[in-house]
Amino acid sequence: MTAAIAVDRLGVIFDRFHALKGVSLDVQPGESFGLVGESGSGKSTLLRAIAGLAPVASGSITVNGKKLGARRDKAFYREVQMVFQDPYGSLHPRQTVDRLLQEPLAIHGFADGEKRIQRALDEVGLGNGFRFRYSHQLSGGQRQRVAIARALILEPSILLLDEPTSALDASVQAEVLNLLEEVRRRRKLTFLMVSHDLAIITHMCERLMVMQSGEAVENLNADDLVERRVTKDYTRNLLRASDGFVRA
Ligand SMILES: Nc1ncnc2c1ncn2[C@@H]1O[C@H](COP(=O)(O)OP(=O)(O)OP(=O)(O)O)[C@@H](O)[C@H]1O
Repeated sequence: MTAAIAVDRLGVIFDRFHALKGVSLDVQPGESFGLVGESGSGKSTLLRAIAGLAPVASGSITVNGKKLGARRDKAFYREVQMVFQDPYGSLHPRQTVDRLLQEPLAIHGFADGEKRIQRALDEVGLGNGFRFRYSHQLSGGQRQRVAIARALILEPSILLLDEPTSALDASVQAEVLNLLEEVRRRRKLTFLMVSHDLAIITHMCERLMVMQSGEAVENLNADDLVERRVTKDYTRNLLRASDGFVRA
């Protein structure tokens, strides 16, 4: 089976700082895959590189069988969409929900925009009443629903989720995670998800990779983490730091 995402010995350098040092990863179509590791370990950089937002110094990234070169076509940007932690940051304050959803459709020249907007808003549980609101007129959870609708509107096959619920309080977090899981099943999406919360990763993902200082430390099944079948001290320490939160 062709991997949805295949990353081979990827290196990313900012200035002279090696943010990723030969990271490899395979995510299968329809799989939900987690990335964990302490702050600064390179999780967001890996997502951003896959989305074409970080400079690739060495190695390769292949998405749905297509190797990404320096020039990425519009079809690539449709296939891979990103949802960020902070919906304030990712939604333009002077645009209504309608404009935020129209924008990617206009860029990609879709004529059936109305149908897509209705579907995306329905799917994230926001009625038409929200359509002409600005982001400051929405709650944090509603803003993240809009960000998810915007990611879905081009009908991607892959969502890159960078701490998608960590700016939300606990009850809203659960709602948004359930929504993401429903959307993944319905649309048969592939997820690559970063979270510092191991309970969220074990709940949402089948497999995960542990990262430290720009390198992959350990690849695990979610069950291995729950059962504490880990081999690296670094992973053991991460588990210890989140003790009580990983469901047994
Ligand atoms: N655009 C950039 N320019 C320079 N350095 C960067 C840039 N983006 C990231 N870095 C550095 O790369 C390293 C990895 O950052 P990254 O954001 O990938 O870590 P992370 O594991 O996602 O951390 P966190 O959990 O805090 O979000 C950090 O040391 C960061 O300072």
